[in-house]
Amino acid sequence: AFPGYSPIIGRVKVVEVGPRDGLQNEKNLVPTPVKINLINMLSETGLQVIEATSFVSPKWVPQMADHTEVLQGIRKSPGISYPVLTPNLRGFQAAVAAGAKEVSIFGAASELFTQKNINCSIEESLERFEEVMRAAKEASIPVRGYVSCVLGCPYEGKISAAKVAEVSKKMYSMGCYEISLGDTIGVGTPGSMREMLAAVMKEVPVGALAVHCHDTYGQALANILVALQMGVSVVDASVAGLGGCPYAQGASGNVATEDLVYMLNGLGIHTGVDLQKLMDTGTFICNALNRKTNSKVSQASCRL
Ligand SMILES: CC(C)(COP(=O)([O-])OP(=O)([O-])OC[C@H]1O[C@@H](n2cnc3c(N)ncnc32)[C@H](O)[C@@H]1OP(=O)([O-])[O-])[C@@H](O)C(=O)NCCC(=O)NCCSC(=O)C[C@@](C)(O)CC(=O)[O-]
Repeated sequence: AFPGYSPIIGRVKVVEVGPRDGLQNEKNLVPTPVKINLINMLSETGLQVIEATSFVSPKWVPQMADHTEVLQGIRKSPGISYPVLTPNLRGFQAAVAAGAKEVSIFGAASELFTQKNINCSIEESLERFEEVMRAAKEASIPVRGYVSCVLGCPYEGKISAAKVAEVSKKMYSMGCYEISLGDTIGVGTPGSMREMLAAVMKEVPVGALAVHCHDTYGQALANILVALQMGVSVVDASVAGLGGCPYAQGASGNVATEDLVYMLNGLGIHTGVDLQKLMDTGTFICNALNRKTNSKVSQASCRL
């Protein structure tokens, strides 16, 4: 155990967001069979949650236009959840029709980012989410809530921890079972992560919080370590460190799942994820996209 390690974290749940967050920003359309293969390979690694796709407007994010084919084409393994993003009721209904058993709504603590990302104000977004929550409750579908820009915004700069806490509280009170706090542009540091989490934890129980760290400034693992020390036990990550948000230009990918699992293994924290299988999956998708992995662990293991 490392200093400050909270005994409540014997196990960390890794939420793999590569097939969605990882691919949504790819310029060239990734063939649907590649996406399906990626998810099927991830399903063999021991991950419990694999975010599969988004039921967003294909005009806004063309890369996710094949959401139905992807969700229906994958092999759904028992015990694994395959949540999908749903920005509004229309997305929710399409997702359920395609067989989704879990969805995520996505808001932000920044007014301008919300406008650019989902074309409405924070207040309007919360009204849309209420509609989704009502429908989800009726259908007994669990809903995860994202709050973006928790440590900075590409349009507004610094975001106050109080605003993050306020939006998180509203989404949690609506019935989201978990709130994933997104450092969308990866500008946070262990200092700002600690301050933000302390504010949010006054409003949302730590057991219902996840962190979602992009690695633009190379701070993701350090920020995650702080979150673990504060009792967070759910961490989002993207295989090969793929990703970014189309409405947050310049933001690099999420923390690589391989690097996260390597760190957690080193801390003696159980994830149930097979690192070698994860690295093989990273190699598969990097070959398919014709790009180098962002995972330091994979890079190092290729050199050794
Ligand atoms: C939210 C909307 C739809 C509003 O978009 P809008 O243009 O305001 O919506 P609208 O209601 O005026 O409809 C416009 C058109 O979109 C259609 N439409 C409307 N809804 C849907 C739907 N669900 N699925 C498919 N089509 C839809 C609708 O039918 C209409 O079609 P038209 O009549 O023009 O042919 C749009 O802004 C959108 O799709 N945004 C998605 C943006 C996105 O996916 N961003 C990336 C994910 S967030 C992220 O990456 C951050 C995160 C989660 O990873 C955490 C972090 O890192 O911080």
